[in-house]
Amino acid sequence: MIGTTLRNRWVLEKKIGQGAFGDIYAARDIETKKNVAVKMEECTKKRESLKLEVVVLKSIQDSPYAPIYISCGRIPNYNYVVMELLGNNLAQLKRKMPTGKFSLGTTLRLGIELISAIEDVHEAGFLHRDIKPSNFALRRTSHKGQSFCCVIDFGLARKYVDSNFQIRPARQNIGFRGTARYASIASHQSEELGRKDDLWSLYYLLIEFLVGQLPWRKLKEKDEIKEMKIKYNCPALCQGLPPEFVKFFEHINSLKYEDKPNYQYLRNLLRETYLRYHFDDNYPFDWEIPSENIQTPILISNSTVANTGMSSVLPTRSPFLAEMDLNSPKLNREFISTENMNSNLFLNSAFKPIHQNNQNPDQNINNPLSRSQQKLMLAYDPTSPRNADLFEQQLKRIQHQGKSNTVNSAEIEMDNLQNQNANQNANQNSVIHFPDNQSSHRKCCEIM
Ligand SMILES: Nc1ncnc2c1ncn2[C@@H]1O[C@H](COP(=O)(O)OP(=O)(O)OP(=O)(O)O)[C@@H](O)[C@H]1O
Repeated sequence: MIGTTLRNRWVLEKKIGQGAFGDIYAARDIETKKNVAVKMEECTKKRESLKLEVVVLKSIQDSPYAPIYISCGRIPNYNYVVMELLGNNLAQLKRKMPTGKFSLGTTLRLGIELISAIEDVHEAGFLHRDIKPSNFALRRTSHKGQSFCCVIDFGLARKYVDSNFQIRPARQNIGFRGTARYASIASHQSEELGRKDDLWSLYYLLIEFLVGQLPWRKLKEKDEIKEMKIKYNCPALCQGLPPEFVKFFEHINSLKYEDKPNYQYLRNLLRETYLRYHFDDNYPFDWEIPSENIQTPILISNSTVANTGMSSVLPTRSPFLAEMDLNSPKLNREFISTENMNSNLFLNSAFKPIHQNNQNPDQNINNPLSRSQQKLMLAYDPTSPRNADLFEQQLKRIQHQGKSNTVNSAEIEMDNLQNQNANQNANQNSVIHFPDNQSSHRKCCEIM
């Protein structure tokens, strides 16, 4: 297909995606000289889903979350639709993360957007029925009024309202619809899917973003996946996550086929969590962090501690404190990550120490730290992976702000910590106790 010109206008240049129902190409619009995406579908396929896709795509064009529809047509054996060319999908972005997951801040920001995207599809009278990370893609450039990401792939969509916008009656035994990993339990049970079921898929997606994987990731059989979903739904699936995830679960679990979800309530839950952790609107997405600042994780176990330059490790009940000599060649100076699930010791961070040089920011990275600055202290409560995430967020904030060369509140908070806790206690080589509340967990790292 590469090289084919559609309607003397769109030249297929490169295959960029493949799905069950068709291939997606990057193409050149000869008329506008712009790049576009073309989704092709063989007409011989039993199911011609592209026509449905076009209908849905056209009907959500008012939404900021819709890829721009350009045209559609037919050539011998193929139907095609031409639309805005998007960037990476969220599954690709997640795979690129060194930790294989997104941070809490990124997950929450995404979640708020994705709820709105799903709501817009529902408002147009359609269910998506295949909500999953690869069905959301980032815009390459977003203009005013557009969102940064789009919902795609309406091949399994269904109109759930009639011409009077009344909910169509539920059918019996309609069979499985969707993708097994993200499908709702109702879909596994062959029930008619409603608006709630797209949000069930979103719930699984968000947990996967945050934790890295879902418990049923390795299972192939749909029935086994269903059993595991029933077993793990909540609270097991939400363990260690902010309590709002339980509330999210409770809301979608209370909905029946015909019920309209309270999208605003769900957005508020995520927003409240976002604010509670003091993330602000300028907080970078994980993929916006300069890649040179994110290194491949190294596993530091207790046995390697001794020769990696961790000069003292004080495994305490809670928190964990480690002091590391940044000069150690084995420590890689730029990245420290410990993930010791067995002992529940979980320190996970990606950062480059920043020696702020406000006069000449370019020297920030290379400027050698003085001996007294070569100690780095990290501490947080290891009993909760959530704290590890928060910790990671803080360090990322430092990276980001160091890069943009602004005074940052994280450093001020760290100074506070230094005054309050770390100096007194760490220097005496004793255990640091943080009161068990969120704000103290946020103030738990220090760079000297
Ligand atoms: N407009 C677009 N711009 C850039 N990439 C796109 C676009 N549309 C789709 N893609 C890429 O192609 C992949 C497959 O597209 P899509 O999901 O629409 O196809 P599908 O045949 O319905 O797939 P599936 O079998 O996963 O349901 C997407 O995950 C995305 O990465």
